[in-house]
Amino acid sequence: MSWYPNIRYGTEGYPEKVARRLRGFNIAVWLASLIPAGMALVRFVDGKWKVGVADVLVATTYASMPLLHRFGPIAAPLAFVGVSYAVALWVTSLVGTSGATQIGYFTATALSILIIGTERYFITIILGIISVALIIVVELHLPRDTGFVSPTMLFLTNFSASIVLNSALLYGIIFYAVRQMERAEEAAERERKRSDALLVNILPARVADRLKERPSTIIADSYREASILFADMASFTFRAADTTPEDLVSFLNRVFSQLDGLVEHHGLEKIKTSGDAYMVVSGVPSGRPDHLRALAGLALDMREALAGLVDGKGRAVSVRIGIATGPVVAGVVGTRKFFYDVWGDAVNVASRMESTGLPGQIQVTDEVYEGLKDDFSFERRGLIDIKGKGEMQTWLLVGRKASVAPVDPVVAA
Ligand SMILES: Nc1ncnc2c1ncn2[C@@H]1O[C@H](COP(=O)(O)OP(=O)(O)OP(=O)(O)O)[C@@H](O)[C@H]1O
Repeated sequence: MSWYPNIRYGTEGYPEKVARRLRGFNIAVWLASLIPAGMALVRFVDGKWKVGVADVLVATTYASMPLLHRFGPIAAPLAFVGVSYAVALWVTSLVGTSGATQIGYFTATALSILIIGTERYFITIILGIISVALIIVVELHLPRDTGFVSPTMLFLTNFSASIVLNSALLYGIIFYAVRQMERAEEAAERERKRSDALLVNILPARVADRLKERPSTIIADSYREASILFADMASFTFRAADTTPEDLVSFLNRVFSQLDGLVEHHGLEKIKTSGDAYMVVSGVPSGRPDHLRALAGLALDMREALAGLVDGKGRAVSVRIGIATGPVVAGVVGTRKFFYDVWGDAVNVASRMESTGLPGQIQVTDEVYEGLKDDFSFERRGLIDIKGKGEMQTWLLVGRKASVAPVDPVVAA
């Protein structure tokens, strides 16, 4: 058995929020029981043993209050307030109003708000009204000094003890309440930062900012010009069938992390991965005049980075890349697992450029070729039948022309 009181007494089985209040209550009543215990000592020394015994009874009643927690979370607090009102009335009638015992009514009301909680505010309002009524009644009907003890004794014991203890209790109650409020604010701030960080991970920073400012807003923007890239690993279905889940996921993770690094380096926006496919957009959500050049630079770097790629079983993995350019619409869809995506004919065509492309090659449309031919070298692929479009002239992006400096991602971004 420990030598100090168990402040959790009677609070087991209550939800943490309630148990915390009841623990505070236990501390408060055990501290409060020291007041009548001390007064009992004074009365015994003064020879007023009957009052001393009554004080001992009051001290014991306060100290036993936690026994009532078994009858519900507000049983003990209500009993405490009731007993305190009765004791304050008894002491005031014994010594007179100069003993300042009636200040305790304020403290009991403040304590009841802390312990009963604001959700039962009706009870605390009633207790507040009873406090005010009792102070007025006591002031009107009880004498200032009954002559029970000498004025000096009254000042030194009742008055001083009442002022000091009630001030200390009120300070403690307000300090505790404000501290709890600050802690809640700090926790809310930490949560906000955490959800902001999550939002920025799944949405472009600018889009995340707009959603944070106006959460109910619909994000749907059209861009007159943008460029889209799709990359896809050839024979992925076949590879997925004969690879363990761990190997497959760690392989995809390795490849996609490498590509993420390149996209970031080029200041572009990854839209998503889907299976083994990887989609990037340029000129969205921040428009940039060199969107096509920047995306071509990324495509070449991706091809270089993935050249010689082997899977977990040491088999060569080749990647098809497709690029198209044109107007797009970008927006956020979904309510819970929401994501940022890009749609439009240029997106469909970019996907087709990838799916009809060649392993290890970057296939682009005629518009892309026209936009880049001065700075990049191409090979004509010829006419390709594109579903939903018919025959299209396509090109294979080979590299940068020797005289052209690569786009500086930092300057361009
Ligand atoms: N936002 C996007 N993200 C990923 N893929 C997209 C997106 N928009 C279009 N695509 C892909 O582009 C391709 C061409 O789109 P399109 O709407 O022309 O095809 P479709 O008529 O739906 O035919 P199918 O889906 O059978 O290939 C589709 O494979 C589609 O999945």
